[in-house]
Amino acid sequence: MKIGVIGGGAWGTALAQVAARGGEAVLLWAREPEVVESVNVRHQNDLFLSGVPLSPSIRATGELGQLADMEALLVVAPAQHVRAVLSEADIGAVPLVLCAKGIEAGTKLLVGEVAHQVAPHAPLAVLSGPTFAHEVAAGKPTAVTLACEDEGLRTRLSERLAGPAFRTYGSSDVVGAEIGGAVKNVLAIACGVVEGAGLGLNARAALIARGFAEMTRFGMARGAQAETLTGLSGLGDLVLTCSSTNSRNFSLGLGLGQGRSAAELMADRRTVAEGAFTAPVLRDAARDAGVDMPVTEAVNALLEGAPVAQVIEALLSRPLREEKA
Ligand SMILES: NC(=O)C1=CN([C@@H]2O[C@H](COP(=O)(O)OP(=O)(O)OC[C@H]3O[C@@H](n4cnc5c(N)ncnc54)[C@H](O)[C@@H]3O)[C@@H](O)[C@H]2O)C=CC1
Ligand SMILES: O=C(CO)COP(=O)(O)O
Repeated sequence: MKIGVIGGGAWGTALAQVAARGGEAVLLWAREPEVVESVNVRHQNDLFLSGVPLSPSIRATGELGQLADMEALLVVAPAQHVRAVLSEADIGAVPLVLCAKGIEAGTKLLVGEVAHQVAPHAPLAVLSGPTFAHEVAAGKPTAVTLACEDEGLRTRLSERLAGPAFRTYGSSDVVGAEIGGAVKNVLAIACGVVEGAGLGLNARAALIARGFAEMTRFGMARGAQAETLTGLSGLGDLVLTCSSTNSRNFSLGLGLGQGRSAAELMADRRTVAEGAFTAPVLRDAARDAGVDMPVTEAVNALLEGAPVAQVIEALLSRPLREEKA
């Protein structure tokens, strides 16, 4: 199966490395000419994944048209840009494996729903889970959810992408796999705030558990299966991203917790903290669906500039309630 990758950021590059195992040819589309040059000439991605030697069988291109004869495309542009990039490419009926984590601003659509609008004939799969790009590219053990309604395609994709240190777990729950990844980014910002404001490890654990209850409420309202949310793409990724400054979302929250403004923290950054874009649209989608998401509301307040102490006070003074989700 000839694999193309759309998006030459850290994750697209790491996934190209996964797909290139054993010397398989992989074509990587990158927006930045310097990434194309760096991958083709030095077999590295100096801009987004520095220090990782890449397989020479990865070839980069700046032309989407060159992806025309691929048999599957991994879509790894940031969520807010997937519509534009897919609209420019000629997708036809080529299977798309969606790897971005987010919800589209304005439309409130999941990435899979966006892809279906732009490329209605393309079969869709979602690859998501606890996956820091550097670790995957370095061949460290990683496990992901690979969700696709078509069992045959799911098996073919799994066989093509899985390897000794990259385990895929199949699922038919495409929506559930997407929701975990999108929501955890917002919750990771909250965990970073807890760290930055010095609120302690008890508070962080409580936030992960109550955040997971939020993810579950929202997921169930959108038709996700509970077992997907407790799996790699939900709870698994939530735990990873809420535990480490390697996460861009956690790091953004850390800065907010230290009293810095979102505008200052987001200025001039080349890498993407998806949670900052997902937070307002997730809040709006949750309100539309009548789903209570207090942590998501708090993250939005902080991104909009509310003082940390005030937001924490508001969260802690909510009426006491039963624990069930
Ligand atoms: N980095 C990671 O460890 C992981 C990232 N992801 C997800 O993968 C997606 C891509 O993230 P990364 O590869 O980490 O990105 P990155 O932060 O390494 O790089 C930014 C990416 O955004 C692209 N970009 C910026 N402006 C754009 C525009 N106007 N149109 C199209 N593309 C544009 C850049 O070309 C570049 O590929 C995100 O949804 C992220 O949540 C998922 C799992 C792991
Ligand atoms: O999605 C990720 C790990 O699974 C990467 O997290 P960040 O985008 O917060 O760095």
